[in-house]
Order: sequence, then C-alpha cells, then structure tokens
Amino acid sequence: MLSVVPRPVRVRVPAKINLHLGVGDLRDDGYHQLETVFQAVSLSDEVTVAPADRRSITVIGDNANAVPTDHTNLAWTAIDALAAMTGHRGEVAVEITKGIPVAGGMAGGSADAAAVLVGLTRLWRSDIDRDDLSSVAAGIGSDVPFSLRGGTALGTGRGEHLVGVLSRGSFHWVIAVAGGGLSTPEVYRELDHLRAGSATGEHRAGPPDELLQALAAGDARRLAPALCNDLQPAALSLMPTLRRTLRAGTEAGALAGIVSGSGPTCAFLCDDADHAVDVAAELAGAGVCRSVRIASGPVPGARVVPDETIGDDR
Ligand SMILES: C[C@@](CO)(OP(=O)(O)O)[C@H](O)COP(=O)(O)OP(=O)(O)OC[C@H]1O[C@@H](n2ccc(N)nc2=O)[C@H](O)[C@@H]1O
Ligand SMILES: Nc1ncnc2c1ncn2[C@@H]1O[C@H](COP(=O)(O)OP(=O)(O)O)[C@@H](O)[C@H]1O
Repeated sequence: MLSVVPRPVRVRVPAKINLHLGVGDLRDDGYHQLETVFQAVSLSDEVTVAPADRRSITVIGDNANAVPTDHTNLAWTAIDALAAMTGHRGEVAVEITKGIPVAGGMAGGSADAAAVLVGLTRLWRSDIDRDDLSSVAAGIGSDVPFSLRGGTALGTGRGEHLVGVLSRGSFHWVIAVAGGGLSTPEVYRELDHLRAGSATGEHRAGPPDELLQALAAGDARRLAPALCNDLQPAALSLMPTLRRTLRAGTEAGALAGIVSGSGPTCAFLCDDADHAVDVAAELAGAGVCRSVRIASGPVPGARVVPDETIGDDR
C-alpha cells in the first residue's frame, strides 16, 4: 500500500514584552501570583517539525549554542506532552531558528514550545481545540499559553490564565539585547530577597487600569508612563549595568524604557516606526548592549507559515 509521508510544518512564533508585570506573593507551589499585561512583538523564532526515525532538536541562529538540544529544551517537553495526549511516539525532527534573545525575558523557550504544539497538531492532523491546547501549554510553562495566543492579553494566576485586551493600532519598540542572560527563577528569588530586606515597605505595582486605557486608545505617549515591571529592581540588582542601558535608551529619545520580564533585554517605547529607527541608531552607538533590534506589536501568536510565504522577512 502507498503511504504518504507528511510534509514538514513550519511555524512562526513571537517574543513577548510584559507591559505591566505585577508580582504578588510567593504561593505554596513555588510560583508567584501575577497580574501581567503581555504584548506579542515582531521578533520571532521559526520552528519546523518533520517526521523522523528518531527524535532530534537542532538550533540555529542568534546565540544558538546557548540553547540545549536535549530533554531540557522546552520544545522537547512540548513533544512529550502532545505525544502523550494523542498516542503518537514523538519521533520528530525539530529545527529551531532563534530570532528571540536567549534567556532574555522575552519567552523564547516558551515560544518554541508553543510552536511545537501548533506544528505537531498540524503534522499529526490532531483534532485538538485551542482551549485544550492552551491547557497543555500551561502544563509546560507559565508563559506558553500566551506564546500560543499572541496579541495583547491580561495574564493572571502564574501568568497562564489569559483574557484578551483591546489594543488599537501598533506600538513601536527598540529592543536592547544584553550580552548575557538572566535565570527567571533567580530573578524571582532576588525579588523575594529584596522585599524581605526592605525596611520602608516594598513597592508593588497597582492595577493596570491606566495602561489598559492607553492601549485601548492606541496612545504611546499615554502608555509610556504606565509601563511597569515589579521584577525590574531584581534584574537591576543582579545585572547593575542595565541601569546604563535604560538611561541610554531614554537619552536616545525613547518615550520610556523597561526591563522585559525577568530581563536582561530592555524594551524602549517609541512614537512611531521612524522614531524607532532614530532611537535604535543612537542606542547602537552608545555601546550599552550586544545588539539593537526594532519591533512592533501586537502580532499574532504561534502560526503555521503557509508554504508560499516561507523565506519572507521575519
Ligand atoms: C518572568 C516571566 C514574565 O512573563 O517571563 P520571562 O521574563 O522569564 O520570559 C514569567 O513569569 C516566567 O514564566 P516562565 O518562564 O514560563 O516560567 P515557568 O517555567 O513557569 O517557571 C520557572 C520558574 O520561575 C518562577 N516563577 C514563574 C512564574 C511565576 N508566576 N512565578 C514564579 O515564581 C518559579 O521559580 C518557577 O519555577
Ligand atoms: N527552546 C529554547 N530556547 C531558548 N532557551 C531554552 C529553550 N529551551 C530551554 N531553554 C533554556 O531556558 C533558559 C531560558 O531561556 P528563554 O526561554 O529564552 O528565556 P526567558 O525565560 O528569560 O524568557 C535558557 O537559558 C535555556 O537554557
């Protein structure tokens, strides 16, 4: 009998910035209660899944040698999770092209896991609805459901419970990629440590009401002062050079700068695309980061790339 080998499936998946990251108490399960507003931005990874005799992960692109290719890669966890759900053996070849900074606070590993879930659902012709896929995603990591969904969303719980947020138009960002990475658990631990040692009472983000209104209005000038990240002091404590990066971004004319998630990537909000080009050029000359990128958001979450568009700019 003639058997047809399914064609490889290519998925594009975005990075995220936390526009608001309110960190609450440490829970009994070791996670912190969050209130966060995610925005997916146009830095992306591309992940191809293909049938194979045995499982493999290869990683290419920016800083690829810092990414594991064994069971500690979140893409591997995602294969296990979907294979268990569908009864497949999980023998697939995964190729990841990194465009998202590694260990940068932009959810690069989560993005690859989300991309594998979308790619394998297509490759295996599985009939799984988005809600079920989102539950599988949450079991892999707190940020994975947002990488699936994309757009702009409010995340609660440990970040995995999402509701969409109204966001008008596009926002334009300059992204400063740092020379090294920061470990997410270490940054959360540092925050607990700073909070425990604070004699004057710790600062915690309030509700993101003003930020949500600025998003709905599509008003970057109103959004700028509303950006906030409770993890920022912890990231700055572990990597003090980030203060210079943040200062250089605002001196270069950005409306505001913020550490992205657990860092160390910094994101600078600009008025429009032309303004972002100007700020990026100035920041690149300041020598305060490894590389400078331009991005806009919101963009969609993990999506299969139609064959005819493969090779487009990412
Ligand atoms: C900080 C954030 C902000 O969006 O992203 P990054 O900056 O890392 O991309 C997220 O909370 C990271 O989410 P993610 O990277 O998926 O974390 P997980 O794998 O679920 O958890 C890794 C570890 O981070 C800590 N953690 C994570 C989420 C959370 N709400 N509270 C926590 O304390 C815990 O120590 C946990 O063991
Ligand atoms: N597919 C992946 N891409 C990047 N890093 C990964 C991946 N899978 C596992 N990791 C590990 O996760 C760590 C955090 O990476 P990443 O998800 O990019 O950052 P962050 O958690 O700051 O958003 C990396 O140092 C790496 O060891």
